[in-house]
Amino acid sequence: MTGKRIDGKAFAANVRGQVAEHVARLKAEHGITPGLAVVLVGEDPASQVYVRNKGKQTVEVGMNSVEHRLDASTSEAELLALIERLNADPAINGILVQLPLPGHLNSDLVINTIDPAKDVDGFHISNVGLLGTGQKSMVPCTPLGCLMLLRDHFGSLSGRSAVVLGRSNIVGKPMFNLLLRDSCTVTVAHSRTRDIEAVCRQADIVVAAVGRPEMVTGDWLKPGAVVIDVGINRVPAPELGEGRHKIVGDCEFESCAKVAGAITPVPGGVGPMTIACLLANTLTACCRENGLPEPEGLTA
Ligand SMILES: NC(=O)C1=CN([C@@H]2O[C@H](COP(=O)(O)OP(=O)(O)OC[C@H]3O[C@@H](n4cnc5c(N)ncnc54)[C@H](OP(=O)(O)O)[C@@H]3O)[C@@H](O)[C@H]2O)C=CC1
Ligand SMILES: Nc1nc(=O)c2c([nH]1)NC[C@@H]1CN(c3ccc(C(=O)N[C@@H](CCC(=O)O)C(=O)O)cc3)C=[N+]21
Repeated sequence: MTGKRIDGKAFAANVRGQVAEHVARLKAEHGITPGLAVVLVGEDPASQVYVRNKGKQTVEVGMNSVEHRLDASTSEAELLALIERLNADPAINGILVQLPLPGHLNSDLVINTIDPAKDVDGFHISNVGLLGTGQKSMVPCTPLGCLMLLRDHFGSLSGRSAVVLGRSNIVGKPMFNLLLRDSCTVTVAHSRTRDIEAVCRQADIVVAAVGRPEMVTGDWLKPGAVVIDVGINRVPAPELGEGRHKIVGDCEFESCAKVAGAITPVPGGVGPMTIACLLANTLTACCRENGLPEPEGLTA
């Protein structure tokens, strides 16, 4: 069986199109333009790709985009003061603090200082708690993007077995919550899981978010399984020339695609969905802030 490629890039373009339509209507009917603030401390290489693509696409959907690039040596007090200013700024509807932060900064404290209503990453403890108890919240962008692709593929996810590889607060845990809410039977595997290949082979749905280049190979999969590859790994690519690099996922695409029913590529899969969902969350936050009806189909 040759797996079907899930085109996250095209799906994300469609989501951004819907966001852009809503933004245009907000402007025309209410004179409101949603604003997103991105805070980047230091120069984490993995974060650069994200920031680059994000700023451009925010403007393309008609939103205001503000970037705060701070030196890696920025003190916690300075960063918290910036967040307080953004919390109080009526032109800002969404605040994203790029992770990971340099080691001297307490990321839990930083994230929990963001106004939960502006927490478009969905990482604030109150949003985490709301999601975990099935209440309305801001839903983390990457897992939300994965969920949209899975719902589009399957229709209903009810009763399907899902394995999430990775248990981070950013991807693995919120992915678990969203799949459980859609009535999947969910297993979360991680670096201490015994015989992870066998665990994986049980699943109708595999979401890989481990940050290990091409760890999952075709023989880990049940034939027909649907694979969502979250991994963004920068690896040397001597075949492209000396000193060149490329981005690969957590799944070995060729071997997985032979066994899977469908699979997302890297790049062009989950990454663009993350950005589209960030824009959707910013729009949702803006509508809630202004007491306007939320766009349909753009949140979980
Ligand atoms: N496409 C996108 O939009 C995004 C992509 N990413 C990418 O997704 C990947 C994961 O990100 P993130 O969740 O933040 O990563 P973290 O490093 O925070 O978490 C990785 C998780 O994978 C587990 N893990 C690591 N090695 C293994 C292994 N050999 N076998 C099984 N489990 C393992 C870890 O287990 P343990 O807890 O036991 O240590 C941990 O739970 C990265 O490649 C990242 O760049 C992240 C965010 C968005
Ligand atoms: N607070 C916070 N929230 C995040 O959501 C967050 C973060 N910090 N830190 C870093 C990770 C990583 N991440 C990516 C998002 C999109 C692409 C992306 O656009 N990828 C494209 C382009 C890749 C390319 O340019 O080659 C693709 O996969 O097709 C990549 C990586 C979000 N993260």
